[in-house]
Amino acid sequence: MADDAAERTARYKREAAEAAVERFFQAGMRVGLGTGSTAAFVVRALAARRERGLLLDVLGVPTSLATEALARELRVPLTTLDAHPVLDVTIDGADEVAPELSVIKGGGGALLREKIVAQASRRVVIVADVAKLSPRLGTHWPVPVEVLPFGWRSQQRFLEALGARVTPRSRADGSPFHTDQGNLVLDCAFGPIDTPVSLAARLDSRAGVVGHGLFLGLVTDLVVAGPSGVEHRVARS
Ligand SMILES: O=C(CO)[C@H](O)[C@H](O)COP(=O)(O)O
Repeated sequence: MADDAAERTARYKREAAEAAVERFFQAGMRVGLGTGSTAAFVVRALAARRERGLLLDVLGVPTSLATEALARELRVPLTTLDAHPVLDVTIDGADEVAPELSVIKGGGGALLREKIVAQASRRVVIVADVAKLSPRLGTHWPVPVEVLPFGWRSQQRFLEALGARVTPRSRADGSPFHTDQGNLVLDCAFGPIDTPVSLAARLDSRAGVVGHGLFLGLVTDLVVAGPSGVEHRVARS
């Protein structure tokens, strides 16, 4: 039963990813490649197109070391933001998607590079299975906050004072999780967030906080898959 649900979720993720690659990746583009299981389907779909002789001149900027490794394994050509500071489009996953297409990201710990790449992109497409949809950010998912190891307990107190239940992220073996930059992640359960813009501003202004998973006003498109098929939604500008 649980396996069935997991298989269904994986199928929706794949369907959303494949539909987005077909719709948004075009010849000659410089594209951001997201992180996570849904974004991995994007890299696989791009590799599959290349095997058919399509999108051969598309160059990707990976948002994590894991995505870089997958792209290299599948022979997807990569570039850097330094070589291409403006990207045509990024396709990435998300943990929670609110109706106005604000999202929480960072379940895979790549939130900082994901935001840097998203902010460098003309178009930001989120691919998701239907279970990621939420009435309000924070309802189902904590906000990951990336902090410097230096003084991190002060950041924990700051985040608790903002109303969060804070869980330092750890690996399966119990050791602390470190991001690709060597930082820590504090998962901050706020519950449904009434004012995400002001919360993001508080987080942005705190020294020692180097990133957070609130992506507000960044996403242009959502491709979501579920039992009734694949749907494309556009953010209101
Ligand atoms: O933000 C992310 C990684 O930092 C992922 O996109 C997010 O966690 C969704 O992951 P998945 O596609 O595996 O459900």
